[in-house]
This record gives sequence, structure tokens and C-alpha cells, in this order.
Amino acid sequence: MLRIGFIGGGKMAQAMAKGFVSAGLTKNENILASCIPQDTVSLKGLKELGIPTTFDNKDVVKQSEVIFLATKPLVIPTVLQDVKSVVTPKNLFLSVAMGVTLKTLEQNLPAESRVIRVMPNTPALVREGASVFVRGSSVKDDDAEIAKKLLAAIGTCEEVKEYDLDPVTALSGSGPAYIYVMIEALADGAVRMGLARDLAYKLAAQTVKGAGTMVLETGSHPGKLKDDVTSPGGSTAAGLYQLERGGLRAAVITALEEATKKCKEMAKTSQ
Ligand SMILES: NC(=O)C1=CN([C@@H]2O[C@H](COP(=O)(O)OP(=O)(O)OC[C@H]3O[C@@H](n4cnc5c(N)ncnc54)[C@H](O)[C@@H]3O)[C@@H](O)[C@H]2O)C=CC1
Ligand SMILES: O=C(O)[C@@H]1CCC=N1
Repeated sequence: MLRIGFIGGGKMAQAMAKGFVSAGLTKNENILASCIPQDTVSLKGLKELGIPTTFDNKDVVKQSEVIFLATKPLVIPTVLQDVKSVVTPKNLFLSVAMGVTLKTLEQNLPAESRVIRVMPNTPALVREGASVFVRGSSVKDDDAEIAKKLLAAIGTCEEVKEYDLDPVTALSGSGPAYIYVMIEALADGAVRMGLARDLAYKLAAQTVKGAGTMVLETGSHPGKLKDDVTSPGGSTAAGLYQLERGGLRAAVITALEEATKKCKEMAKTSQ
């Protein structure tokens, strides 16, 4: 069984770890995750999952073949300098850090280290994640296969070019947050119109799930699927008109632009 470690044991690390265990790729007790001693939130979450923890990142490198780098982006160069002396050719690094380039990752590790950049998202926890990955310069086909196997076990997985990673981060990395806001707003609207809140959340969430599955499984254009819902002179047309008046599309498009810009800024500051 593959020995998986996480440097940084926060929200994203825990979501992936839970997904890997549910997929049968490893067991909780075979994972090792590090965090900082004062981070009681991470420690509590890892304890609940039954994942062993350490405050020494070198332990993670020594005990794991595959090491996810899952601290905040700005910490990554310091973390890599700290573990550099114990890195061996058996270690494969998968960085999930937003904006931290392969160049920065490779510069802070021994020459020819095997490094892959990944952009996952938190629905990995329920094996409904959307991940992409990019190979570093010393990565072999076997390493890419390991990344694919791990990521495909917790959702969908695509290989992309590094220049795609910032818009991917803005879309599927951050996207669950945008959708949760939409689910809250849908439910708030229904509650305002008199529906019970529990039922409103359930219907809103299933509607998002169902609409996503329609796009994925029918292969139809989202515009056509929208037209299929919109009866002439009906309620949907009345609702859609208000969304357009409220600038929903423009707001979403500029949200993606701002999130992408943030990734590009991070690439510079984390060098
Ligand atoms: N939360 C999300 O939905 C996603 C997050 N990411 C990336 O995942 C990374 C982690 O993000 P989150 O899990 O949201 O943050 P988080 O704050 O929940 O987790 C960060 C973890 O790093 C640990 N940490 C901090 N300094 C450390 C050090 N020097 N050595 C070892 N561990 C240290 C903290 O104790 C904590 O466990 C970020 O780089 C982010 O860009 C990527 C995709 C999605
Ligand atoms: O908000 C962030 O910076 C991270 C990257 C994508 C999702 N969460």
C-alpha cells in the first residue's frame, strides 16, 4: 500500500486523505500529516479522522513515498528548505498550493526531485472532486500514473499545462465556495417565499448536483438545457430576467478574473 504523507494537515489535506481512505487506497493509520503545534483546528480534524500527526515535516518525508504539500502557499519555500536534506529519489512531491510554480518548487528541492503540481478541490472528501495536475521537469510516466491513480480515486482528473493552473484554481479550486453561496441564496429565497429551511437546502443542493450531472452526462450545451427549463411566459423566465438584471453572469466572470489574478500575484510573492 502506498505510503502517503501530507505536509500541512488542514482542510484540503483532510479532504483528500478522507477520499483516499474511502477509495481503499490507504488506511488512516498509514497516513502521516504535519501541522504547526498551535493549530488546534487541524489537530482536532486529523485526530477525528484517526490520522497520525507530527510537528516535524522531515518525519513526513522520511516515512512517505508520496508527499502532498498542503500548507498555505507562502510557507512552501521555507518548508522545502527545511526538509531538503532528507529528500531521496523515492519521494514524489505533489503540491496543491495555489500559485506556487513548478520552478519555485523545484528550486527549493534537490536537483531532479520529482514534483507534480495539483489543483484539487474539497469535494475530494466525498470522492466528487475535480482535480488537474501538471508534471514537473523530472517526472516520469510512472509518476504521472501515480498522480492519476490517486486523483481519479477521489473524483475526476485531467492533465493540463502549467499556464492553465491559475484559471483552473479560480474555477474548480475555488468553485465549491461559489456554489455554496448559490445554494445558500437559493434556499434563502425559497425560505423568504415560505419554504422550510431544511427542505430548501436539500432541494437547492440536489438541484445543483442534478444540473451538473445533466451537463456531464447529456453532453448538451448548458444554454440548451437552460432553454429546456424555461417555458414561454413561465416562472423560470421571470426568475432568469431578475438574475440578468442583477448582473449574475458578469459577477461570476469577474470573480474568476479576480481569483486568477490572485494566483498570478501569489506566483510572484512565493518565489
Ligand atoms: N481549501 C481548499 O479548498 C483548497 C486549498 N488548496 C491549497 O491547499 C493548501 C492548504 O489550504 P487549506 O487546507 O485551505 O489551509 P489550512 O489553513 O486549512 O491548512 C494549512 C495547514 O498547514 C499547516 N502548516 C502551516 N505552517 C506549516 C509548516 N511550517 N509546516 C507544516 N505545516 C504547516 C497548518 O497547521 C494547517 O494544517 C493551500 O496552499 C491552498 O492553496 C488547493 C485547492 C483547494
Ligand atoms: O482560496 C484559496 O486560496 C484556495 C485555492 C483554491 C481554493 N482554496
